[in-house]
Amino acid sequence: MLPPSSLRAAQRAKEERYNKEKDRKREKERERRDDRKGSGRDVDNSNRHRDRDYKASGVRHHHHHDRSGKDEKKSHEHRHRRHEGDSHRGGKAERDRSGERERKKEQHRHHKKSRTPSSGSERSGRSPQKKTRQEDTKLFERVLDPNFKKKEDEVVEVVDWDVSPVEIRENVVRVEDVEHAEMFTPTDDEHPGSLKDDDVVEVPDVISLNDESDEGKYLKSPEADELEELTEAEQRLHRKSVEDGETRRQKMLIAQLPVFYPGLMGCRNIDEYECVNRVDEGTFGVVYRGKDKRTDEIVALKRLKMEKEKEGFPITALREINMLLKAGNHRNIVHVKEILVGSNMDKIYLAMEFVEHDMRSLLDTMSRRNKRFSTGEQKTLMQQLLSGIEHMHKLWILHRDLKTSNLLLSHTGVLKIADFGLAREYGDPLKKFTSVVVTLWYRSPELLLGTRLYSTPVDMWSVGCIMAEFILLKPLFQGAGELGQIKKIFMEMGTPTESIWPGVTELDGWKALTFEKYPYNQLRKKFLAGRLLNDTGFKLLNGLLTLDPKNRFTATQALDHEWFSEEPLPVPPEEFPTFPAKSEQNKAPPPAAAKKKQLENRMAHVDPETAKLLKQFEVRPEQVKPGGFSLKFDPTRF
Ligand SMILES: Nc1ncnc2c1ncn2[C@@H]1O[C@H](COP(=O)(O)OP(=O)(O)OP(=O)(O)O)[C@@H](O)[C@H]1O
Repeated sequence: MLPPSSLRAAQRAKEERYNKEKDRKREKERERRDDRKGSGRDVDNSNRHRDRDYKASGVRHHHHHDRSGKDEKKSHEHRHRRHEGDSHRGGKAERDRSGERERKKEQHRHHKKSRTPSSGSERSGRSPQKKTRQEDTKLFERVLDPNFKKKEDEVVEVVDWDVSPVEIRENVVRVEDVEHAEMFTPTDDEHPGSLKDDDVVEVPDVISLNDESDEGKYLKSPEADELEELTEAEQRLHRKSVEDGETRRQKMLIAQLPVFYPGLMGCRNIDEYECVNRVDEGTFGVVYRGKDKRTDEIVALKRLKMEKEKEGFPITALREINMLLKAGNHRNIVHVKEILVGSNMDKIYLAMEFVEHDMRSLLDTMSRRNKRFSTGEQKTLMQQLLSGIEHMHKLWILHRDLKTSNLLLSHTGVLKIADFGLAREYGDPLKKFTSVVVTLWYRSPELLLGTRLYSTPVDMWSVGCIMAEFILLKPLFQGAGELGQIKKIFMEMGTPTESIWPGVTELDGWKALTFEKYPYNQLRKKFLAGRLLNDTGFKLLNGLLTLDPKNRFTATQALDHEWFSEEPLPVPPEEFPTFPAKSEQNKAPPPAAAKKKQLENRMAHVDPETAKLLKQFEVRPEQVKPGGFSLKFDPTRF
């Protein structure tokens, strides 16, 4: 081991070599700049800044070669990117730590009122924070200033040279922007809670470049030599005022941003919501009632099931989001407010407008209390349902899971179609889809007979079933299993023939089975021989429950039906009675034993044939619902 004196000598020699190398590089740099074409006062000026920065940060100039302006810009960008990359690779953590140490030292020195000259490492220690500030500022500039692109280039230049906050402020922050920002000032009504007393900031006076007050003195951008002439304390004050001004300005900009800027901020985190209670759990997700912590707005939060998330984002979730976003801009379709990610980024939530009732629960309650919707109310419900469906079909969207538990009713009598978990876009010509869609009791005969080329009539059949349910308060065709279901339909509506439904004999299901010949249409009996539904209403119901899909009513035809224009007329939604909403009460998940029992009950509905089908389609028992089953797609199969 070398004696300490030799170690010190070696260290000194190393430092000298380092200093010489530094001088040599600085000299080379100066020569290069002198050689530079068109070098004038401005260039000298900027060189002076750069020299100073070099002194301060001791980094990066040695990468700089003589280039044309274009190449040089590329080189700037390249270095800028590389620098960012470094910070991601662990350099940042190190710099943060050194920055923290330096800040502590600085606080200590400040306390003792010492006049020690500022060190380069102090600046480089603050650099990551400074960059974050610049990036934030860029973000806000992008929001507030349509000419941002031009300024962005300036910012990149500045970042690259790691200059003092004074210059950064000059390039990034402009007083005019404050005026620009005012255009976004929300009123208290628009964003209750977004502007809190603590956040009220007064900015323009403080950051005015023309401010001649003592504080303003430190906000101006002194020349490099002027800055060097300032005492350490003055320099510190100068930096602090600039930073404070910047912080206040940032706060003001944040306060003036609209609550949510989806395009800029991406998905918010579920932590932004408080869970009020659990509403329900379906096949495709759990639904909670949540409160936006910023605005206190109540929403429905549906956590999408992410069973196959290891293989990427599940296609079922993607479809649901996609279809809802496409169709959701209609009064009778539930509106998706935003998409949220879970705390660990492993869950996806849909934040939707909260609608107080689901129709299935409501009909159950009414049935228990011996209540019914009046004919006028039935018409209003049907009009709203048809109007939402007409909108969807015009957008080439098939819902494929219409049923009363997927229809919501607001306190103000507005019906909303929900649950787009099975929705698909269809086209012309039709593509083949799976026939195993739509919860069994609402599934159309063509699907039950195995057609794979289907379209909007599958939804219209479900609408027919729903219309009957609005009147009867219970599902119309409650078959057990697919075979049981189709038999039930034929029993009520009559067994079709080629003349009633051309092409029926070509369907796989028809070929495979033999059906008893039931006489035509026994449906009327179910409606107490017309006491619950008059002839006109019956014509509409028959139009919707037409066996041949080609002859089934479309949503537009149904909306034009005379049932809606004859007395009693549809009642305005706001005149609907109000009901206590089940969804506002906490619905705990069923305990394990109860759940098992529930599953057993469900399986009891399933005949051997259906059980075989379930196996074939890889359906788990818990996906079997009362009233048949609804299937979760296996995206690899369809
Ligand atoms: N926007 C909403 N507001 C209030 N409650 C809602 C909302 N959306 C859904 N719900 C409640 O959650 C239940 C399940 O929601 P949804 O149908 O979307 O889930 P799902 O998993 O697709 O169910 P399933 O496939 O079994 O029909 C609904 O029946 C309703 O009670």
